[in-house]
Amino acid sequence: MKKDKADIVLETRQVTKKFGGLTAVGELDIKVHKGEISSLIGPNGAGKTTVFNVVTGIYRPDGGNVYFNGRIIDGKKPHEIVALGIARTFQNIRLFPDMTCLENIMAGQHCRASSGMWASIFKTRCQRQEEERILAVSEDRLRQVGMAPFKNELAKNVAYGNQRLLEIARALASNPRLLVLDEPSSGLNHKETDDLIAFLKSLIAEDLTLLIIEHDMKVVMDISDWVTVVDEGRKIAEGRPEAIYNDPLVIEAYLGKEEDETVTHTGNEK
Ligand SMILES: Nc1ncnc2c1ncn2[C@@H]1O[C@H](COP(=O)(O)OP(=O)(O)OP(=O)(O)O)[C@@H](O)[C@H]1O
Repeated sequence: MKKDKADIVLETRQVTKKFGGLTAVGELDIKVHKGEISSLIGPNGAGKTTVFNVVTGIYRPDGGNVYFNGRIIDGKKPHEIVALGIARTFQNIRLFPDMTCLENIMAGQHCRASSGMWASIFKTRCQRQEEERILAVSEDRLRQVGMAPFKNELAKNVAYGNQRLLEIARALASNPRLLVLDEPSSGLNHKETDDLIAFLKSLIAEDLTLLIIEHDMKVVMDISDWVTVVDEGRKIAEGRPEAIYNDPLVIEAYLGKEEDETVTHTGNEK
Protein backbone atom coordinates (compact mmCIF):
# COMPACT_ATOMS: atom_id res chain seq x y z
CA MET A 1 0.00 0.00 0.00
CA LYS A 2 1.36 3.42 -0.94
CA LYS A 3 1.82 5.77 1.98
CA ASP A 4 0.58 9.33 1.81
CA LYS A 5 3.12 11.97 2.79
CA ALA A 6 0.38 14.17 4.22
CA ASP A 7 -0.36 11.47 6.78
CA ILE A 8 3.02 11.67 8.47
CA VAL A 9 2.56 12.51 12.15
CA LEU A 10 6.14 12.14 13.31
CA GLU A 11 9.32 12.25 11.32
CA THR A 12 12.98 12.28 12.26
CA ARG A 13 15.29 13.59 9.56
CA GLN A 14 18.95 12.72 9.87
CA VAL A 15 18.75 12.70 13.65
CA THR A 16 22.03 12.10 15.42
CA LYS A 17 22.65 11.81 19.14
CA LYS A 18 26.10 11.23 20.57
CA PHE A 19 27.30 10.44 24.07
CA GLY A 20 30.96 11.41 24.10
CA GLY A 21 32.59 9.33 21.39
CA LEU A 22 29.60 7.01 21.04
CA THR A 23 27.05 7.66 18.31
CA ALA A 24 23.92 6.24 19.95
CA VAL A 25 21.74 7.38 17.02
CA GLY A 26 23.23 8.22 13.64
CA GLU A 27 21.51 10.17 10.84
CA LEU A 28 18.27 8.40 11.50
CA ASP A 29 15.21 8.90 9.33
CA ILE A 30 11.97 7.45 10.60
CA LYS A 31 8.38 8.18 9.65
CA VAL A 32 5.27 7.46 11.65
CA HIS A 33 1.98 7.56 9.78
CA LYS A 34 -1.32 8.73 11.22
CA GLY A 35 -3.59 6.03 12.57
CA GLU A 36 -0.92 3.36 12.45
CA ILE A 37 1.05 1.40 15.00
CA SER A 38 4.73 1.75 14.18
CA SER A 39 7.35 -0.31 15.95
CA LEU A 40 10.97 0.53 16.50
CA ILE A 41 13.00 -2.61 17.00
CA GLY A 42 16.64 -3.60 17.23
CA PRO A 43 19.10 -5.43 19.47
CA ASN A 44 20.06 -4.22 22.94
CA GLY A 45 21.86 -0.89 22.83
CA ALA A 46 20.73 -0.19 19.25
CA GLY A 47 19.60 3.32 20.17
CA LYS A 48 15.84 2.87 20.43
CA THR A 49 15.30 4.55 23.80
CA THR A 50 17.63 7.34 22.76
CA VAL A 51 15.36 8.00 19.76
CA PHE A 52 12.39 8.20 22.13
CA ASN A 53 14.30 10.55 24.41
CA VAL A 54 15.06 12.83 21.48
CA VAL A 55 11.47 12.73 20.23
CA THR A 56 10.05 13.53 23.68
CA GLY A 57 12.45 16.36 24.43
CA ILE A 58 14.63 14.66 27.04
CA TYR A 59 17.63 15.01 24.71
CA ARG A 60 18.36 17.62 22.11
CA PRO A 61 19.75 15.97 18.98
CA ASP A 62 23.33 16.76 17.94
CA GLY A 63 22.19 16.81 14.35
CA GLY A 64 19.00 16.59 12.31
CA ASN A 65 15.45 17.50 13.23
CA VAL A 66 12.28 16.00 14.63
CA TYR A 67 8.98 17.02 13.02
CA PHE A 68 5.57 16.58 14.61
CA ASN A 69 2.70 17.30 12.27
CA GLY A 70 5.16 19.12 10.03
CA ARG A 71 6.59 21.39 12.75
CA ILE A 72 10.09 21.12 14.14
CA ILE A 73 9.90 20.12 17.80
CA ASP A 74 13.47 19.27 18.73
CA GLY A 75 14.84 21.65 21.32
CA LYS A 76 11.46 21.97 23.00
CA LYS A 77 11.10 20.96 26.63
CA PRO A 78 9.39 17.66 27.52
CA HIS A 79 6.28 19.40 28.93
CA GLU A 80 5.98 21.50 25.77
CA ILE A 81 6.07 18.35 23.69
CA VAL A 82 3.37 16.81 25.85
CA ALA A 83 1.28 19.94 25.31
CA LEU A 84 1.76 19.57 21.55
CA GLY A 85 0.28 16.07 21.73
CA ILE A 86 3.02 13.48 22.31
CA ALA A 87 2.81 11.37 25.47
CA ARG A 88 5.04 8.50 26.48
CA THR A 89 5.68 5.69 28.91
CA PHE A 90 9.07 4.47 30.08
CA GLN A 91 10.87 1.15 29.91
CA ASN A 92 11.03 1.05 33.70
CA ILE A 93 7.75 1.81 35.37
CA ARG A 94 7.73 5.30 36.84
CA LEU A 95 4.77 5.55 39.16
CA PHE A 96 4.41 7.11 42.58
CA PRO A 97 4.18 3.86 44.59
CA ASP A 98 2.57 5.38 47.68
CA MET A 99 -0.12 7.27 45.80
CA THR A 100 -3.40 5.72 44.69
CA CYS A 101 -3.93 4.71 41.08
CA LEU A 102 -6.24 7.68 40.55
CA GLU A 103 -3.80 10.10 42.16
CA ASN A 104 -1.04 8.81 39.90
CA ILE A 105 -3.03 9.78 36.84
CA MET A 106 -4.05 13.12 38.31
CA ALA A 107 -0.45 13.92 39.26
CA GLY A 108 0.53 13.52 35.63
CA GLN A 109 -1.53 16.52 34.64
CA HIS A 110 -0.42 20.06 35.16
CA CYS A 111 -2.88 22.35 36.79
CA ARG A 112 -3.20 25.29 34.47
CA ALA A 113 -5.24 27.34 36.90
CA SER A 114 -4.05 30.83 37.64
CA SER A 115 -1.58 31.27 40.47
CA GLY A 116 -0.89 34.21 42.70
CA MET A 117 -1.59 35.21 46.28
CA TRP A 118 -5.40 35.14 46.19
CA ALA A 119 -5.48 32.00 44.08
CA SER A 120 -3.18 30.24 46.52
CA ILE A 121 -5.16 31.31 49.57
CA PHE A 122 -8.66 30.82 48.17
CA LYS A 123 -9.33 28.34 45.44
CA THR A 124 -10.52 30.38 42.53
CA ARG A 125 -13.48 29.22 40.48
CA CYS A 126 -11.09 28.62 37.64
CA GLN A 127 -8.90 26.39 39.80
CA ARG A 128 -11.88 24.40 41.03
CA GLN A 129 -13.08 23.86 37.49
CA GLU A 130 -9.61 22.74 36.48
CA GLU A 131 -9.45 20.26 39.37
CA GLU A 132 -12.85 18.87 38.45
CA ARG A 133 -11.75 18.49 34.85
CA ILE A 134 -8.58 16.66 35.87
CA LEU A 135 -10.55 14.34 38.16
CA ALA A 136 -13.07 13.53 35.42
CA VAL A 137 -10.40 12.89 32.78
CA SER A 138 -8.39 10.75 35.20
CA GLU A 139 -11.39 8.62 36.14
CA ASP A 140 -12.23 8.21 32.44
CA ARG A 141 -8.74 7.03 31.58
CA LEU A 142 -8.66 4.64 34.53
CA ARG A 143 -11.95 3.17 33.30
CA GLN A 144 -10.62 2.99 29.75
CA VAL A 145 -7.74 0.71 30.79
CA GLY A 146 -10.11 -1.40 32.89
CA MET A 147 -8.73 -0.24 36.22
CA ALA A 148 -11.68 1.61 37.71
CA PRO A 149 -11.98 -0.97 40.55
CA PHE A 150 -8.41 -0.10 41.64
CA LYS A 151 -9.03 3.64 41.80
CA ASN A 152 -8.23 3.90 45.51
CA GLU A 153 -5.55 1.20 45.68
CA LEU A 154 -1.97 2.30 46.18
CA ALA A 155 -0.03 1.89 42.95
CA LYS A 156 2.54 -0.34 44.65
CA ASN A 157 -0.20 -2.80 45.63
CA VAL A 158 -1.59 -3.52 42.15
CA ALA A 159 -0.24 -6.27 39.90
CA TYR A 160 2.67 -5.48 37.59
CA GLY A 161 0.48 -5.72 34.50
CA ASN A 162 -1.89 -3.19 36.00
CA GLN A 163 0.99 -0.86 36.80
CA ARG A 164 1.90 -0.89 33.11
CA LEU A 165 -1.72 -0.10 32.23
CA LEU A 166 -1.72 2.68 34.79
CA GLU A 167 1.26 4.28 33.09
CA ILE A 168 -0.54 4.12 29.77
CA ALA A 169 -3.64 5.65 31.38
CA ARG A 170 -1.50 8.46 32.76
CA ALA A 171 -0.03 9.11 29.32
CA LEU A 172 -3.51 9.08 27.78
CA ALA A 173 -4.75 11.61 30.32
CA SER A 174 -2.79 14.33 28.54
CA ASN A 175 -5.00 13.65 25.51
CA PRO A 176 -2.16 12.91 23.09
CA ARG A 177 -2.33 12.47 19.33
CA LEU A 178 0.80 10.30 19.39
CA LEU A 179 1.45 7.76 22.11
CA VAL A 180 5.04 6.60 22.48
CA LEU A 181 5.47 3.38 24.47
CA ASP A 182 8.84 1.98 25.53
CA GLU A 183 8.51 -1.81 25.84
CA PRO A 184 4.88 -1.87 26.99
CA SER A 185 4.72 -5.69 27.13
CA SER A 186 7.88 -6.08 29.17
CA GLY A 187 7.25 -8.26 32.24
CA LEU A 188 3.71 -9.17 31.23
CA ASN A 189 2.44 -12.76 31.04
CA HIS A 190 0.74 -14.16 27.91
CA LYS A 191 -2.78 -13.22 28.91
CA GLU A 192 -1.74 -9.70 29.95
CA THR A 193 0.18 -9.31 26.70
CA ASP A 194 -2.83 -10.40 24.61
CA ASP A 195 -5.06 -7.98 26.52
CA LEU A 196 -2.53 -5.20 26.03
CA ILE A 197 -2.34 -5.84 22.28
CA ALA A 198 -6.14 -5.71 22.01
CA PHE A 199 -6.21 -2.50 24.04
CA LEU A 200 -3.51 -0.78 21.98
CA LYS A 201 -5.31 -1.72 18.76
CA SER A 202 -8.49 -0.20 20.19
CA LEU A 203 -6.68 3.13 20.64
CA ILE A 204 -6.22 3.38 16.89
CA ALA A 205 -10.01 3.51 16.54
CA GLU A 206 -9.83 6.61 18.78
CA ASP A 207 -7.77 8.40 16.17
CA LEU A 208 -4.50 7.91 18.00
CA THR A 209 -1.16 7.02 16.45
CA LEU A 210 1.28 4.75 18.27
CA LEU A 211 5.04 4.39 18.21
CA ILE A 212 6.31 1.43 20.19
CA ILE A 213 9.65 -0.05 21.18
CA GLU A 214 9.14 -3.75 21.47
CA HIS A 215 11.41 -6.73 22.01
CA ASP A 216 8.88 -9.52 21.68
CA MET A 217 8.68 -10.38 17.97
CA LYS A 218 5.30 -12.02 18.44
CA VAL A 219 3.91 -8.69 19.66
CA VAL A 220 5.72 -6.80 16.88
CA MET A 221 4.28 -9.08 14.20
CA ASP A 222 0.80 -8.95 15.66
CA ILE A 223 0.50 -5.27 16.32
CA SER A 224 2.60 -3.33 13.81
CA ASP A 225 1.53 -1.68 10.60
CA TRP A 226 5.08 -0.59 10.02
CA VAL A 227 8.43 -1.61 11.51
CA THR A 228 11.72 0.28 11.59
CA VAL A 229 14.81 -1.67 12.56
CA VAL A 230 17.88 0.00 14.02
CA ASP A 231 21.26 -1.45 14.84
CA GLU A 232 24.12 0.50 16.37
CA GLY A 233 22.11 3.69 15.95
CA ARG A 234 21.51 3.26 12.21
CA LYS A 235 18.40 2.23 10.35
CA ILE A 236 19.00 -1.14 8.72
CA ALA A 237 15.49 -1.89 7.47
CA GLU A 238 11.90 -0.67 7.42
CA GLY A 239 8.70 -2.07 6.05
CA ARG A 240 5.65 -4.16 6.73
CA PRO A 241 6.17 -6.69 9.54
CA GLU A 242 6.18 -9.79 7.28
CA ALA A 243 8.91 -8.30 5.11
CA ILE A 244 10.97 -7.30 8.13
CA TYR A 245 10.67 -10.74 9.67
CA ASN A 246 12.29 -12.28 6.62
CA ASP A 247 14.87 -9.58 5.98
CA PRO A 248 18.38 -11.13 6.00
CA LEU A 249 19.94 -7.95 7.44
CA VAL A 250 17.51 -7.97 10.33
CA ILE A 251 18.03 -11.65 11.01
CA GLU A 252 21.78 -11.11 10.98
CA ALA A 253 21.55 -8.13 13.35
CA TYR A 254 19.65 -10.23 15.86
CA LEU A 255 21.51 -13.52 15.40
CA GLY A 256 24.81 -11.71 15.72
CA LYS A 257 23.69 -10.69 19.18
CA GLU A 258 22.07 -13.95 20.12
CA GLU A 259 23.56 -13.92 23.57
CA ASP A 260 21.34 -10.91 24.37
CA GLU A 261 18.29 -13.17 24.15
CA THR A 262 16.16 -10.12 23.54
CA VAL A 263 14.05 -11.46 20.69
CA THR A 264 11.53 -14.13 21.31
CA HIS A 265 10.99 -15.98 18.04
CA THR A 266 8.22 -18.41 18.71
CA GLY A 267 7.79 -19.60 15.15
CA ASN A 268 4.11 -18.56 15.19
CA GLU A 269 4.67 -14.97 14.34
CA LYS A 270 3.79 -14.94 10.69
N1 LIG B 1 22.80 8.87 28.96
C1 LIG B 1 23.69 8.11 28.32
N2 LIG B 1 25.02 8.30 28.47
C2 LIG B 1 25.91 7.54 27.82
N3 LIG B 1 25.59 6.55 26.97
C3 LIG B 1 24.29 6.30 26.78
C4 LIG B 1 23.27 7.06 27.44
N4 LIG B 1 22.06 6.58 27.05
C5 LIG B 1 22.30 5.58 26.20
N5 LIG B 1 23.64 5.40 26.03
C6 LIG B 1 24.29 4.43 25.15
O1 LIG B 1 23.75 4.64 23.85
C7 LIG B 1 23.53 3.39 23.21
C8 LIG B 1 22.07 3.25 22.86
O2 LIG B 1 21.33 3.10 24.06
P1 LIG B 1 19.76 2.97 24.07
O3 LIG B 1 19.33 2.84 25.49
O4 LIG B 1 19.16 4.05 23.28
O5 LIG B 1 19.55 1.58 23.31
P2 LIG B 1 18.25 0.68 23.23
O6 LIG B 1 18.15 0.21 21.83
O7 LIG B 1 17.09 1.38 23.79
O8 LIG B 1 18.69 -0.53 24.18
P3 LIG B 1 17.77 -1.54 25.04
O9 LIG B 1 17.03 -2.36 24.06
O10 LIG B 1 18.80 -2.33 25.79
O11 LIG B 1 16.91 -0.71 25.92
C9 LIG B 1 24.03 2.31 24.17
O12 LIG B 1 25.35 2.00 23.82
C10 LIG B 1 23.96 3.00 25.52
O13 LIG B 1 24.92 2.47 26.40
